[in-house]
Amino acid sequence: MIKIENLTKRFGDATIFSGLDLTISKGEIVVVIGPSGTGKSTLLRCVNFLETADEGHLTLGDVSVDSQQASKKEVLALRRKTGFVFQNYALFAHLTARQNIAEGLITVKGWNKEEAHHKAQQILDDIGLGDKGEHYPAALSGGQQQRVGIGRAMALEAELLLFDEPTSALDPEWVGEVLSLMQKLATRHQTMLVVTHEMQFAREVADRVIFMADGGFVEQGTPDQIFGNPQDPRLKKFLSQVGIR
Ligand SMILES: Nc1ncnc2c1ncn2[C@@H]1O[C@H](COP(=O)(O)OP(=O)(O)OP(=O)(O)O)[C@@H](O)[C@H]1O
Repeated sequence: MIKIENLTKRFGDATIFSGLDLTISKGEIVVVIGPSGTGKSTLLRCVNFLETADEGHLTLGDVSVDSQQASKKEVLALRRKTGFVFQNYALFAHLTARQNIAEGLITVKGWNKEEAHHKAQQILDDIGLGDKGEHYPAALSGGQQQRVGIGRAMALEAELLLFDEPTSALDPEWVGEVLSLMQKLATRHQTMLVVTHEMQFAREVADRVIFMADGGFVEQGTPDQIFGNPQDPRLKKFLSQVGIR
């Protein structure tokens, strides 16, 4: 179980969000939608301490930390339980696809190189890139690079996968393959917190959709509730802007 309590983040004088509470059950797929600049990416970044929240408490399994008081050891323990998939893939350009996936197992989990590469090859097979292990990122398409980015997060077998707009940097032709892989993870009951502008994904794959705006969670519910029967005028406006209602 993942529990986020009273999460608040400011940049200088600007409060990006405040008092966010979110509990995610094991295997649940939560998708956060909302207008640009409302702090969706910042929320994910605060959950695995790429940013430090100004207030808040995070519980992930047996790790429970205050944002402001977390020790380095606690932050590392929490990171081991969260895999992060970045918008721009964030692969190491000087490492092959297999090395990119193996790297986290070596540095985060302390595996030896042989074990890590064996596991990385299994992951490559699983994500349909079994023959691309020796390729450097520059020799892979955007969709393949992002699948490696997801494979890297999968390798850690984290309790929670965080996806920060995983398809927004992709050419449209590659979006489908990345969403299919995410869908596959969802069918395996991988717990996921996803920020995306892909409304179809939210509609078809999410267990719960959260609409974030004006520094808070304005409305949340099943995809049917959020897309079929929105209540808040800001959500209605947003849906019409993205062409849904
Ligand atoms: N490191 C930073 N320093 C100062 N301001 C920041 C920083 N990172 C983000 N912001 C600001 O915080 C706000 C929220 O940004 P964030 O990227 O989290 O929004 P978002 O909802 O994910 O937007 P989008 O959908 O466009 O990606 C924005 O106004 C952004 O400019």
